[in-house]
Amino acid sequence: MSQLLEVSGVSVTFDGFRAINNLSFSIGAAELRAIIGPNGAGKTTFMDIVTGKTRPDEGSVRWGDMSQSLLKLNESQIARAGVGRKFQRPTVFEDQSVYDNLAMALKKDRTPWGVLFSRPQPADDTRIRELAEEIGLAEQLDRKSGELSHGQKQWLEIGMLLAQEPRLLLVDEPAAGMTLAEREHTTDLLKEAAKTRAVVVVEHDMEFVRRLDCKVTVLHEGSVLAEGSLDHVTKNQDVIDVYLGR
Ligand SMILES: Nc1ncnc2c1ncn2[C@@H]1O[C@H](COP(=O)(O)OP(=O)(O)OP(=O)(O)O)[C@@H](O)[C@H]1O
Repeated sequence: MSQLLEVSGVSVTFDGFRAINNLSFSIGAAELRAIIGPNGAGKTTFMDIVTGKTRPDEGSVRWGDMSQSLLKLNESQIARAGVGRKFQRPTVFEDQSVYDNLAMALKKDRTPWGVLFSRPQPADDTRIRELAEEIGLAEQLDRKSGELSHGQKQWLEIGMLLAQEPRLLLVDEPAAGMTLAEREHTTDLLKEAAKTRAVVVVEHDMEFVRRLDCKVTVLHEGSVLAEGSLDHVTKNQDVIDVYLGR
């Protein structure tokens, strides 16, 4: 399969309400994609399906070179297969330093004991510093994460996900609550990450989406309404009607 993820004909019904309706979506192995759509369009439910949190009633979700079905895997198996998800609110360990947060995320021994008590190896130290450089926190490694700005915490969490080397990173509204400078840095970071993996960004902020400069998928009522460049989709009459509430 040429695509990393292929979602085909997926539908989900909650109490008789079709939240996802015959949705098809695919993304390549090194691609940045923005997903936009009005409230209730199905963006969160889509990510829940890919990560195994919600099971679709019908359709398929295929993954990787072997076209493996993700529907047969549970949430932790999907995470181990290489799907990372960043929720809107940062969830870093506030009492730990930036360095220690990245070190914990890197741990190969993921038992609680191993995560808490094993010391970083020299190779880990190099990787931690590379990651800190990549997320723009190289100067902040010794700081307590709780002291970081909102934007810096978001970058740290992205760094913690990158530490696990996901092949697909799902990011929910990264720009929310960020200053303009933070948003610009976040754009650069996501673009860089997408050079070596697939990155899907769900975002409401159109200026942010414009800066991502990538293919956009517009969801509406659980289906893909339009797909293409931001200019292409914002000229689409169906998209205009949906956004203007007609
Ligand atoms: N567990 C659930 N039970 C019932 N309805 C649900 C459930 N989860 C989602 N829905 C409904 O499915 C629809 C799609 O919701 P979803 O949260 O995926 O939309 P969204 O595009 O992420 O919206 P937003 O931009 O507001 O976050 C909504 O109408 C929502 O109310």
